[in-house]
Amino acid sequence: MTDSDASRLPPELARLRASIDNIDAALIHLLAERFKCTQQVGALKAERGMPPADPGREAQQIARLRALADEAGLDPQFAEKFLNFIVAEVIHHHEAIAAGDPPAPRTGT
Ligand SMILES: C=C(O[C@@H]1C=C(C(=O)O)C=C[C@H]1O)C(=O)O
Repeated sequence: MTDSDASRLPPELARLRASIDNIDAALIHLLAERFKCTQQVGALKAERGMPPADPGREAQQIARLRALADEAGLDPQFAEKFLNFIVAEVIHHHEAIAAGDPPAPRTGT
């Protein structure tokens, strides 16, 4: 059985899914903006010969986001895992930029 036919859904479930879709869209836009910033950071670091990763900065971010998550009712361990997942991708980009092989710029629509 599938419940993908929206017209058959209980209205409360349809309403909640509409909000989830809006939140997911916001997350994608926020991530796109974050990666635009981190690409510029990667270029600045490469120009100055700085290492791609900054573990001290990451430790500060983790502490801050764990506290924010706790206040917001989100599992701090999940917040840390989520940040680490994003930062690992950023560092991968920074390594590529430093090696002269940056990720292809994405123009958006
Ligand atoms: C963006 C930076 O580079 C790396 C990525 C980070 C991030 O995505 O927040 C944080 C620290 C660095 O390991 C930075 O140094 O600010």
